[in-house]
Formats: sequence, structure tokens, C-alpha cells
Amino acid sequence: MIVVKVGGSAGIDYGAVCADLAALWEEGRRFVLVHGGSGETNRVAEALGHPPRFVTSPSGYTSRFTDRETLEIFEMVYCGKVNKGLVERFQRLGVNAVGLSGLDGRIFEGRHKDSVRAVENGKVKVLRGDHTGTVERVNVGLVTLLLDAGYLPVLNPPAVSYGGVAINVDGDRAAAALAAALGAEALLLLSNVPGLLRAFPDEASLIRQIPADDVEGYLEFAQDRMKKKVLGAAEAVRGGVGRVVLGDARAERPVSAALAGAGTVVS
Ligand SMILES: Nc1ncnc2c1ncn2[C@@H]1O[C@H](COP(=O)(O)OP(=O)(O)OP(=O)(O)O)[C@@H](O)[C@H]1O
Repeated sequence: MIVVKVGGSAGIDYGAVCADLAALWEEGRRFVLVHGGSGETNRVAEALGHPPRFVTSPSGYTSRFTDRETLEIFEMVYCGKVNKGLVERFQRLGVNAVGLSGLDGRIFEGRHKDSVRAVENGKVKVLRGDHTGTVERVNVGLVTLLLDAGYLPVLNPPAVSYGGVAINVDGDRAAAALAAALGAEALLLLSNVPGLLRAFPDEASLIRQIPADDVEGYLEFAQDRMKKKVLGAAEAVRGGVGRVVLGDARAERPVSAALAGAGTVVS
């Protein structure tokens, strides 16, 4: 079992990801796909007159401030346009995919964090009304039910809080929790970069190997949102996932390439 997370940043080739996954599925390999959608969410939010707001925590992590309106826009894009676009691609390729968010059947569950500490103009502020959280529990039973019945699950944030409220969660870390819960042999985190770069944006500075017992040591090379991928990789290997690959979703056959070791391999 392999968990593949494909991001939503500019340049990602969903056609190539789905075609590759469909070919591997046909050969009998089994996957769960988790997807992002941040680029499209930003575009739609601008168009609807509610531009995105990103906040940076005192420890340097960047996240989307998710008030109720942002959450609804996020759902429109993630659960609607992106998820159904991917499911449609699979259906055209002959793979019976089922698209569900973390809310559906409580696939991704976690604690609702209503406030976030953010550094703005050099000062730490507490912002309330945030609909965010972190995945703490995965409904493995439902995902396994779908896989055993021959469906390819295509999953996305938001997750659901213990109280039943939709919460925005990081897709990479959700995929890591899923991979650990499923006992996956590998987790592939595919985005619009070749992997973790020592000197971003210089693609020649790709870090090819990270030892599983020192993933956090590489956090210093990741800026903004890349930090969450490195953190997700650390959580996955700690959770028993054999191998995590940070790979490129702009290339031909991106899943096969990552499985063959292209990108940053954490093991
Ligand atoms: N050291 C680094 N190496 C590679 N990318 C980096 C590094 N530091 C920061 N980045 C940024 O991280 C981005 C990838 O993270 P991002 O969360 O945007 O991707 P995603 O998974 O495609 O998106 P989504 O949130 O939609 O799932 C790259 O586009 C790059 O700008």
C-alpha cells in the first residue's frame, strides 16, 4: 500500500499523476491519493473578494488563516473543483475512484484550534476565529472498505473536529497520518519542486537522501510551506512508514519516478 499526496501549486501536472497512477493500478498496485489545492483556492478567494491571508507562527510555520468564509471557499475548491476533477480523470482512465474529504465518515479527525499565534510587523498576535487543526485520528476502516471493494480513494482536507466542525488541516501531515495508520510501505509527497532543496530555488541543490532518524535536522533548509512536508515526512517514518519520497509532480510518470527514488528519499 502506497499513499500519494499531490499538492496544488502551480505547474503540477494532474494529467501525468493520474495516468501514471491508473497504469500502476492496472498492474495491481494499490494506492490512496490525497490532494491539495492551495493555488486554486487562492485564485478563487481573490475572485470572490475574500483574498487569502497567510500567517507565520513564532516558530516559523506558515499557514492559511481560515475564518468561516475562507473555509467555505476552501471546501468549494478542494471538495469540489479539484477533487471532482481528479475523480473524473480516473473515471476516464477506467479506474473507479471515490472522492471524499476528511469530513466524510470522519476519515480525518482532530482537535479544533480556534486561535493562532502569528507574527505580524515583528509582534506576536493572537488571532481568533480560525478553523484549523491537526489530524490525530484516521478512519482506516472506511478507507480499507473502499480499497477492498476495488475503489481508489481520493481524499482531501478539511478534517472534522471531535465536536463535528470542519477544520482546515495540512494535507501533507494528513497524508502522513493516513500512511502511518494504514501501515503503508511508502508515502510520496509530490509537488512543484524536485524535492527538498538545500538552497531553494536552486534545483541543482536537491538533497537526495535524508536518514530517517534525523529528518528534523533538515528542517533548516525548508522555508514556509516546505516545513510541513519535512515535518510530515518525520511523522510518517516515526509512525512506521518504510520510506517517504518528496518528489516532482511536474515530470512524466511522476509516481513511478518517485517510487524509483527520484527526489528526496527519507528512509
Ligand atoms: N528548501 C526548499 N525546497 C523546495 N521547496 C521549497 C523549499 N523551501 C520552500 N519551498 C517551497 O515549498 C513549496 C511546496 O510546498 P506547497 O505547500 O506550496 O506545495 P503543495 O503541496 O503543492 O501545495 P498544497 O498546499 O496545495 O498541497 C514549493 O513550491 C517552494 O516554493
